Amino acid sequence: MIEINDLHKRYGDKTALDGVTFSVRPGEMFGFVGANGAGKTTTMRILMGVLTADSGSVLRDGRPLTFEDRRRFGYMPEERGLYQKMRVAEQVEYFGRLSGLTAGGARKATGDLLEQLSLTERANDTVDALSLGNQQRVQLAVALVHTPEVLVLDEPFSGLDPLAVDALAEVLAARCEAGVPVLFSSHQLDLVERLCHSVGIISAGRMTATGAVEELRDREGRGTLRVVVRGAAPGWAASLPGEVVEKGDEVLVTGVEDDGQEILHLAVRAGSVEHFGWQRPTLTEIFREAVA
Ligand SMILES: Nc1ncnc2c1ncn2[C@@H]1O[C@H](COP(=O)(O)OP(=O)(O)OP(=O)(O)O)[C@@H](O)[C@H]1O
Repeated sequence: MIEINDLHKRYGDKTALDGVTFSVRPGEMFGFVGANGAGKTTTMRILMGVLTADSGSVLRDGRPLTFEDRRRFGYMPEERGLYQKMRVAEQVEYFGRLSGLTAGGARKATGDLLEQLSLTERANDTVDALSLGNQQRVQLAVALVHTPEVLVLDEPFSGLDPLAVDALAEVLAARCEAGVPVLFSSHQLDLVERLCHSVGIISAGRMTATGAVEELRDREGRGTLRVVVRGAAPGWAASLPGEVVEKGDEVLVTGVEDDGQEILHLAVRAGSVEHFGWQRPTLTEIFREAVA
């Protein structure tokens, strides 16, 4: 288990982290989300030992991380770091060797990863001849080549087309199922909702919500009541309790405190009720609420 405890970090007068705490268990995929400048990269850099925190700690299974621990981690930094003139396969193998793989092991792992990330045909191209999305795939291969025990990825999905997103998601899910804790940051909340077991929302250097995606959705109460009434007089919903948004026959009501039966009665009286149901909040809605 990776535990991040009460991290504080200032850059001069600027407070970047103000008590960041969360943990990622083995086999857990953790989505780290927050607005630009919220503190995600700073937290991941401290986790990887690239930056030092002013206070707080990063533990693995209850003890402070060492250089050797981090060597067995897979890290994709925000500032991508590939040798532009080196060929793709050569490069991934090289990083594999740097992380301690044998020549044969690095070659085999590179071949497998290039295959999984649909890069086999580009194996002999230099990196600067690749599109940005393909460079990103190579960067991921570099982070994964030594079969890391922990994965820390700073916006691994940004700039990828939907097929590449799926390929990467599959690779990460397989590592996760093998027991690897996976932490990644992203602004693509639909993706985080789809892939992650849990999320941490950071806002101005503080965690404003952390937990399983489903738990966070439940915590928000019942969510939004969606009612569709055909043939109702316009404005029938104006006096309903809660906040009402009308779009044609569809009415969305938030802030309803009870089970909504009164609203159902009023809808039945107003016209022909085609739909009446609760919509749980999406991660995007939870995010907006958490950073408001
Ligand atoms: N080297 C630095 N010097 C001064 N301020 C910095 C430095 N690095 C980051 N900051 C500031 O610290 C805060 C947190 O930045 P950080 O890069 O961790 O955010 P982030 O959540 O990763 O943002 P983004 O989503 O835009 O990548 C921001 O206000 C940023 O401007």
